[in-house]
Amino acid sequence: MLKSEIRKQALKSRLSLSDEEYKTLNNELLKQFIALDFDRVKTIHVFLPITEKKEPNTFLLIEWLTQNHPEIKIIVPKADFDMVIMTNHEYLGIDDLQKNLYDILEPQRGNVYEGAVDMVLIPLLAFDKKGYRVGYGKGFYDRFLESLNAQKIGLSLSSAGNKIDDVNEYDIRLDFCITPTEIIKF
Ligand SMILES: Nc1nc2c(c(=O)[nH]1)N(C=O)[C@@H](CNc1ccc(C(=O)N[C@@H](CCC(=O)O)C(=O)O)cc1)CN2
Ligand SMILES: Nc1ncnc2c1ncn2[C@@H]1O[C@H](COP(=O)(O)OP(=O)(O)OP(=O)(O)O)[C@@H](O)[C@H]1O
Repeated sequence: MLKSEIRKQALKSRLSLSDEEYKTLNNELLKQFIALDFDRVKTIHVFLPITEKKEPNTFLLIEWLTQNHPEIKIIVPKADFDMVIMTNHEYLGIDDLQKNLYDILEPQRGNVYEGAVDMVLIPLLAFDKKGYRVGYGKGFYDRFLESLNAQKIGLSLSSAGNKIDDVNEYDIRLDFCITPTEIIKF
């Protein structure tokens, strides 16, 4: 299937989740997430969820990490929509976040972080069995991941979907995808 079609379907089915279903799926996703091996992870990049679009609620993961791995540094993104690039910022807590024009929370005072990142959690609309993903279609994450040497982990509230037929040379495959029922290794 083509990305454009997959994108439309995925958005629709995601928005049809009830608040109750959304909550349950997020709790199940957290249970899978905590089974990852964090032994060599010093820095983790976590996207900030657009909950209006029923993206995985990464605040649950941030909370768990803060409590169970206070030694891990949490980094959050800020997107520049003109340049289609993202920068890494230190996470100073929820009070430092404000929504941009696209309803995406972003850090205000958190300094740019230029150091190494060991693990990146990646938003997606759909993924296939080979580990390719479909996002909102601007190519933010493909550009961002190019410059990082980190474990790439997709987060999805639904399971693997149809094969993506229009994969391009920029598409970067995930190393893992976490769903509410399993951790898939590609
Ligand atoms: N939480 C989160 N942050 C993220 C992403 C994501 O998927 N999730 N992105 C992943 O790449 C980037 C943002 N990607 C976006 C791409 C397009 C539109 C956008 O244009 N939205 C319009 C509708 C479409 C249009 O007008 O063309 C809108 O919402 O009005 C928004 C965000 C960076 N940050
Ligand atoms: N590293 C890159 N350099 C230049 N162009 C790129 C790069 N990565 C992606 N693109 C271009 O960006 C556009 C959007 O890519 P694609 O459809 O794969 O986005 P997506 O993965 O769905 O979205 P996102 O990464 O924002 O979640 C494509 O036209 C693609 O060619």
